[in-house]
Amino acid sequence: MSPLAIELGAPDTDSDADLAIRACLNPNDPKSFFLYAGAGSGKTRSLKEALDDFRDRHGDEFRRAGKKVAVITYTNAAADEIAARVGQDALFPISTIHSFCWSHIGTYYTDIQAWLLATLPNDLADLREKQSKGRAGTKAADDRERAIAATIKRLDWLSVPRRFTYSPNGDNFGADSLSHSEVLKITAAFILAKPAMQAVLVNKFPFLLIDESQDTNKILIDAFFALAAANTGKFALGLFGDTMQRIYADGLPDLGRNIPPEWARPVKRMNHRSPQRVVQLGNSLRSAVDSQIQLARDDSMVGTVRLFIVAADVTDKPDKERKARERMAELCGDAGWTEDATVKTLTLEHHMAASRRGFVPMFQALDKDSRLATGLRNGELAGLRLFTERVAPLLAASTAGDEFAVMSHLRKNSPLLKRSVLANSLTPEDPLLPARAAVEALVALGVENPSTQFLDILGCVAEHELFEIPAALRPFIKVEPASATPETTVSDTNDDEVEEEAEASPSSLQAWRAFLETPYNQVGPFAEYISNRGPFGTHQGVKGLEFDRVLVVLDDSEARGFLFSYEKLFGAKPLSDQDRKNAAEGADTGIDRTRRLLYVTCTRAEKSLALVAYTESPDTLAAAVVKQGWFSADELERL
Ligand SMILES: Nc1ncnc2c1ncn2[C@@H]1O[C@H](COP(=O)(O)OP(=O)(O)OP(=O)(O)O)[C@@H](O)[C@H]1O
Repeated sequence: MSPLAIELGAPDTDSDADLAIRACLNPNDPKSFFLYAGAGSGKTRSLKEALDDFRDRHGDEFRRAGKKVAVITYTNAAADEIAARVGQDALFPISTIHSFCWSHIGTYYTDIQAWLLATLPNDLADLREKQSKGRAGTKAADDRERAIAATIKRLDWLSVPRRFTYSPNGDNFGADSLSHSEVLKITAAFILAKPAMQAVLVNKFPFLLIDESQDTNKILIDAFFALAAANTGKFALGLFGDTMQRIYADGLPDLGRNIPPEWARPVKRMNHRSPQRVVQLGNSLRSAVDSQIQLARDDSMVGTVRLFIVAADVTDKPDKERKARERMAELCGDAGWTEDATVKTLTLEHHMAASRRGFVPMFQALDKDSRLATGLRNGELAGLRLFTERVAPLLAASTAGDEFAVMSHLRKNSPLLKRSVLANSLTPEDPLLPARAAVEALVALGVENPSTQFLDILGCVAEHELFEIPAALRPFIKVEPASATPETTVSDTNDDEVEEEAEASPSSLQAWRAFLETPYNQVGPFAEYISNRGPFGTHQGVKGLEFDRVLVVLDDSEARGFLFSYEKLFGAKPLSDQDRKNAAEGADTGIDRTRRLLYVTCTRAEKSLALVAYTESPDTLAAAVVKQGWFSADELERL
C-alpha cells in the first residue's frame, strides 16, 4: 500500500462492540471481555459509554448493595483522563493499578511481613549466586553487593512485627516501605492464595475494568485471570488495550493469545481521532507487528505529516524545531503551529524537555539522586511541592492582585491562618498581619530575578512560618519556627510524613542542597510540565491522550538509556550483534520497543503531525523511511 492509500469507514462501523460490552456488564450474568483495538479507536470512549449505560441501568441497585465497578489504568495522567471523561462517581472508583493494589493489601501487615520473610531469602540466594558467578569489581557487582547488604538488613528489621508504608506515586525508601513491584507481587499472591481477599474483591467489585491493560503487570494480570475463572457468574474482568501501545517492560507481551474461549472479544476497526494520513502511518508502523489495519472516518480530513531530517550535531535544536513548526504552519495553513500553547512537543526523556523549557539546573540537581527520580518526574516530592503547590500559586495570586485568592490559598495551606493561631495572635488588632507581612517579604525577594534561589524562598517561608517545611528541606533552614502550634504537630503525622522522612535521608541532602541553590524562576515551567498542561510531554507520558498538533522529537544522542533507538528503527544505524541475537530468539528488541513508542506518539495527532529526526546519517535515514513505506519522498524535508 502506498503511504497515502487508506480505507475509509462510516463513523458507526464499530457500534456492535459497545453493545457487546454492555451485555457483558450485566450483574445477573457478568461476562469477561477483551477489547483490543488500535489507537484512537475509541476504547476509552467505549469504557465511558459502558459506565454511563451501567449507571442508568444498574446504578441504583449497585449503590444500595454497596457494590462498585472498579476502573484501573496505568498512569496518573490516564486515570485523570478517564475521570475527566466519565466524571466523578463513587460507583466507579478510578485509580492507577498501584494505588488500587495498595488499597487492598495496605492493612494486611502480618501477611505482608510473612510474604517478605518467605520471599527475601530466595532473593538473597539468587543475588548471592549471581554475585558468585559475576565478575568482581564491576558496577553490577557493586550494585549486587549493596542489594545483598540491604536485604540482610531488611530481614533483620523484619525479625519483630512491623507495619509497612507505600506511596503509589513516589519513590519508596526506608526500611518499612514496599517497592512498586513488591506491592504488585504481593497483591497477586494474596489474590491467588487468600480466599478472604478474593471474596472482598468479588463482592465489592463484581466488575473490574482495566484500561491500558497491555501495560498491567503480567503477574497481576494472571492473578486477575485466575480470579475471573474461579468466580464465573459472580465476577467479570473487562480488558481494554492495544499490544502495539505496550511501553512498560512488565506488561504481558502476548496478552490476547490466551484469552479463555468463553470471554467476549468485541472488535473495533475505526480510528476516530486522527486524519487519514496519520491513520495510514499508524497502520504501516504496526504492519511489521500484527495485521490490524484501521479505517479512517469517511468524514475525516486527509491531514498532513512531515518528517524533518536534521544533522545530529546541530547546535541549536530548539531553533530547528521552531523552524519545523513554522514550516508546518505554512504547509497546513494553520497558524496554531506557531503558538507554544497549541502544539504538543514530545521528547523521549524529561531532561530534553527541561532543556527546552529552561528548568535544567533544578532538574539535574535532583536527578543526581536516583532515589528522588520518580518523585521528581511526577512532581510528588514534598520538598518540591512546597514550591509548586504552596509558594507558586500564592505568588501568582498576589501578583495578579487577587486578594481573595491569596487568603483562600493561605486559609487552606498556611499554619498562620489556622484558627487557634489566629485566636492567640500576637497582633489581635489585625490577626492577618503576619500572613500579609510574609507575602510581602516573599514578593520583595523578586522571584523572577534569576539570582533569587529556591534557598532564599525557603528561608523566607521558614522565617515567617508561612507554610510547613517538609522534612527534606528542614536541614537547610537557619531559623527553627519559634511557635510550633499543636496543629502543625498534628498535621506533621499525616501520610506524607513517611515519604518526607525518606526524601530527607542523608544521602539525598546533597541533591536537595544543589537544587536549593538554583534559580527559583524555573518553578513556573517545571510546575507546568509536571502537570502535563504545558507544551511538552514525553513519548511515554502521553499514552491515552490526544492533541491537535503533535511534534515528535527523535533524538538518540540526547537519550540517556539504551532501551530505545530511533536511528536503528529508521535504518540510519546498523543493528548490533545483540540486537540480531535478540531478534533471532524472538525476544522483545530495542527496535520493537522503539516502534511501539513511535506508534503511540504519532497516533496522538488529531490534525497534523511533524517529526523532527536528529540523525548521524541523514541520507541513509531518508532512503530507509521511504523504502519502508512509512513516508513518501515529498513528505521529507531537510532542515
Ligand atoms: N464513535 C465515535 N464517534 C465519535 N468520536 C469518537 C468515537 N469513538 C471515539 N471517538 C473520539 O475519538 C478520540 C479517540 O477515542 P479514545 O481516546 O477513546 O480512543 P482510544 O482507543 O482509547 O485511544 P488510544 O488507545 O490511542 O489512547 C476521542 O476524541 C473520542 O472522543
